[in-house]
Amino acid sequence: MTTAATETAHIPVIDLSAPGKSEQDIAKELCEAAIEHGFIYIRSSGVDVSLEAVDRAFQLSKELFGKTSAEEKERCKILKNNRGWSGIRSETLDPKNQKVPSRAFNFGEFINGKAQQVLPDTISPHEDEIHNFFQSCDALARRILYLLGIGLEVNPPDFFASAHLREKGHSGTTLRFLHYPSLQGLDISADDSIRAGAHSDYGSLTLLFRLPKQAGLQILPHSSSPWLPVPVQPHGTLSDPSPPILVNIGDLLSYWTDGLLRSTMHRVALPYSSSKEEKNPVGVPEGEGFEGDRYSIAFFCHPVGTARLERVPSEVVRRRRREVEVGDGDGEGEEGERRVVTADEHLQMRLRASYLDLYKD
Ligand SMILES: O=C(O)CCC(=O)C(=O)O
Ligand SMILES: [Fe+2]
Repeated sequence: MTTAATETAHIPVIDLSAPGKSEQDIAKELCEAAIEHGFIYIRSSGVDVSLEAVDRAFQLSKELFGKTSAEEKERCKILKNNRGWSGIRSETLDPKNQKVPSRAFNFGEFINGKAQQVLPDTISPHEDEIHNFFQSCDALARRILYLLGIGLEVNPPDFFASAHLREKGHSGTTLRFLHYPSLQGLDISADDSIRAGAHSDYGSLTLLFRLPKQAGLQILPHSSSPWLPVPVQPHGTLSDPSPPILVNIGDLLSYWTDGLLRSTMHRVALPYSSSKEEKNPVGVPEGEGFEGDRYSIAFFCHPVGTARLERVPSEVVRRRRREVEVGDGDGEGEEGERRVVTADEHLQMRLRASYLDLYKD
C-alpha cells in the first residue's frame, strides 16, 4: 500500500539574483506571491545575507539558549520595549499546562553598533556579529520592500522602503532567536501540540531562517482551508547551499495596501490534531521531523515609528479596490475615510494584546 504524500503549502520560490530576469519581472513575481500567499521563499544565494552569517547566528542562538543561567535570564527578561527573554506567543498558550515551553530572545535596534538593552554574558561578546546580521537582514528587507513598491506601481516606488530608512528615526524592528526544546522523554498529547499559537506578524515584513529537517511551521492559506505545513527546503532547493529564507507579509503591509498583500496566519505545531474541530492531523513534510531541539531566527522589519499608515499611492491597489467595490456594491468608496495610525501606535496596540502580564498594572 502506498501512503499519500503530505500536502504542503504551495509557496513560490523566487531568486532575487536570477540571471536574465529584469527587476520588473522579479518585482511582479514577488507581488503575485505576496497577494496570493503572503509567504515567499527567497532562494539563499548568500548575496544579501551571507551563508556564514546565518550559520553563525544559529551557533550564537544555541549558546544563548544552552548556556544562559536562570539569573541572567531574569536580568534580561522582556520589558515593555519588547526586548529580552520571553515565552513565545504566551498569550495564546496556557503556560501552566504547557509541557514544552518555547523560548525567545528579542534584540531591538542597535545604535552605533551597540545594543540598547542588557545582553546575557553568553552572547554579549558577540554584539558586533549580531549587529552585522541585523543590518544585513534589514538591508534585504528594504530591498524586498522596494521591489514590492515597483510591482504595485507605487508612486514613488520607494514609498515602503523609504518609510523604513533608519536615519528617519527609531522603529520596532526586532531580531528574534527562537528555541523549541526537544520533546524527548515527554508524554506529549494532542493538547500540547501548539508550540507557538496562531498569529499574524505585526511588522511590515518578516524574514524567517530555519534549519534543515526541523518541522513545525504551518500556515492557514485561507480561512476555510486546513493548516498546511511549510517545508524548510521546498521542491527544487534541496541542493542549494542553505535553505531559502522564508519571507512573510506582516499586518502593516496588509493595512497599507487595503489587504491586497496578505498577512497570513501561521503557527508552530506538532503534527497532531490540536483541537476537536481539526479532524485531520496536519502532515509532516518529507525528510523533516521533530527530533531534538528546534531553532529558528525571525527578523521582524518595521517602519519608523512615526510612519503614517495611510493608503499607499498605488494604481494596482486602487484598481483592485474598485473591483472589490463594484463586486460588493457596499464598499466605503474610493476616498473612504479610515483612521490613520502611526506605526508606533499600531505596535503598542499589538504588544498590549500579546504581553498581558507586562501591562497588567
Ligand atoms: O519558529 C518559527 O518557525 C516561526 C515563529 C513565528 O512565526 C514568530 O515568532 O512570529
Ligand atoms: Fe510569526
